[in-house]
Amino acid sequence: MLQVKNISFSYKKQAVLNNISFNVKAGEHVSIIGESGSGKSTLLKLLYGTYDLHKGHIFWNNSEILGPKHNLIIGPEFMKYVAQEFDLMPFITVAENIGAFLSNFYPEEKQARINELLDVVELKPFAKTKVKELSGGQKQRVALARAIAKQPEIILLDEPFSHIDNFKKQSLRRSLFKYLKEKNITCIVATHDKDDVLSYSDNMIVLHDAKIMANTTPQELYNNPENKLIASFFGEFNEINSKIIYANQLKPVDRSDLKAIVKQSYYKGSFYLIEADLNGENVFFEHDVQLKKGKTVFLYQV
Ligand SMILES: Nc1ncnc2c1ncn2[C@@H]1O[C@H](COP(=O)(O)OP(=O)(O)OP(=O)(O)O)[C@@H](O)[C@H]1O
Repeated sequence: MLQVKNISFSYKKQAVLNNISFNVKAGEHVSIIGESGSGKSTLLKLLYGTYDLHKGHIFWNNSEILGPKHNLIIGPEFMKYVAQEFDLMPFITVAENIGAFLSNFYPEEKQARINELLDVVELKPFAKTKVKELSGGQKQRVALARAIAKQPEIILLDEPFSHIDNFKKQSLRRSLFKYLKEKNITCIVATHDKDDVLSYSDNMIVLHDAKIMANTTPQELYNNPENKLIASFFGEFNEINSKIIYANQLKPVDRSDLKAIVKQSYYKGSFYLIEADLNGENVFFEHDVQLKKGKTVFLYQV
């Protein structure tokens, strides 16, 4: 189990994290979300022992994770961290990068393991390509494969799919998170993307104002968003009579107390997002067809 106990940290005067505590059980997947600058990357770096804590303690089972004052080499053996800037060896191949830290003692096993990892990150066709010739997204996939190569007990991922295109992202996400769950690898992901969270995380931690604003399941946070910051992570929403209502929960009906005038329709593939004026405020709802500007609609929360 990972135990984070009352940790505080700042780069300068202002606290980035102030007295934060949480636990993650072995094999659990946790997402860290929050606005840009809320301290997600800093938290991952502290979990990895990159900096010395100003206050508090971090434990993985019985080992305390300590910063550079106490360790010559940053990062414990049982933990891997994939940063936003991945640090690969450009002049050797993808397969060599992935296998760089694997033992050469059993060459056949090593090759089989490299092949398995190439499958997880869908890079088989690039096995023999030099890393310097890869795109940003391909490099990110090599970094992910290298991080899981020696099967860590816990992995920290900072925006793991940020460089990966939409064609690949969905299948890579499924493949990587499935692999980590199967191997019971604890996973902590800092992300801006709800698709990294909803289907894969056991818990979500929301960072705000140097504190943990929420720490619960994605279902609980989605169904009962306590505030606008949390709702905005999941998509377009409205605040009507002090209640948060997602755009997909609002439908036009024949008559209701919520009379709005259509301003704009945005094509979203399987639906249109309609922007309308409700008593001088913008309101958003989803609809299956485009609506004309100026049309009167009556809205109802489903
Ligand atoms: N090396 C550093 N030196 C000084 N300040 C830093 C350093 N790294 C981050 N900060 C500051 O600490 C705060 C938290 O940054 P951090 O990168 O942890 O946020 P984040 O939530 O990961 O942001 P993003 O979502 O944009 O990646 C920010 O105000 C940032 O400017």
